Amino acid sequence: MAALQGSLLDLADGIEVRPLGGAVSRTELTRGAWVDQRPGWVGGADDLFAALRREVPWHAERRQMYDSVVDVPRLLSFYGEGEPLPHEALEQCRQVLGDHYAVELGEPFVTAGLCLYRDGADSVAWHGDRIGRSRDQDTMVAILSVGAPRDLLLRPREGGRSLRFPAGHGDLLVMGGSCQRTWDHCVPKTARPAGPRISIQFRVRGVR
Ligand SMILES: O=C(O)CCC(=O)C(=O)O
Ligand SMILES: [Fe+2]
Repeated sequence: MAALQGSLLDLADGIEVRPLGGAVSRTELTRGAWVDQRPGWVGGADDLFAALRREVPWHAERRQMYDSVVDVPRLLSFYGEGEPLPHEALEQCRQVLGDHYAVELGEPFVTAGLCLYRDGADSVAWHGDRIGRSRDQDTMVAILSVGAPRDLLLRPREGGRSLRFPAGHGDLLVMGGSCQRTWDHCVPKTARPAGPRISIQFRVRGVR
């Protein structure tokens, strides 16, 4: 009951998960990859940002880089299948995404990876989410951004120019089709003063 009470209070914060429906616009990329955008998907996102920043068990990760171990330049937290998400609004987001993409995706979004970019020096390098089935199958990765606006860049793996997709406060970006196999994405560092940004990535089972 305590958990339910908590979630009801959270919903009273003024956070609003708006419908997707006709508000989503798709950009077709090459090789059957695409990106959907729904700016302003979540209203009252200040409160969501504040709650996530405060309540998520953020941790740093270290990674082997050639012959040294370096800090990953962002903080992380991962919610696996069946684990309650850290905010009721995120459960709603996952539900709305699941309903909107049910036919095209054929399975629900189940996991949520959260990243906290503390400032413009935090980033994620070029990569595809290719751990698991996404290595050879089409899938979707749906990203909600809250906090400072940053850009998500995509570029074809076979070479070519990168495309810039703004990821603003409350915005939804969905990478779909062959995107994880045939394109890479990154969030570059920025020299412009940038406040903190939280990214929530919803994925299907067995994709990271
Ligand atoms: O910050 C983002 O929106 C992208 C994060 C990302 O690509 C990842 O964690 O795989
Ligand atoms: Fe990624």
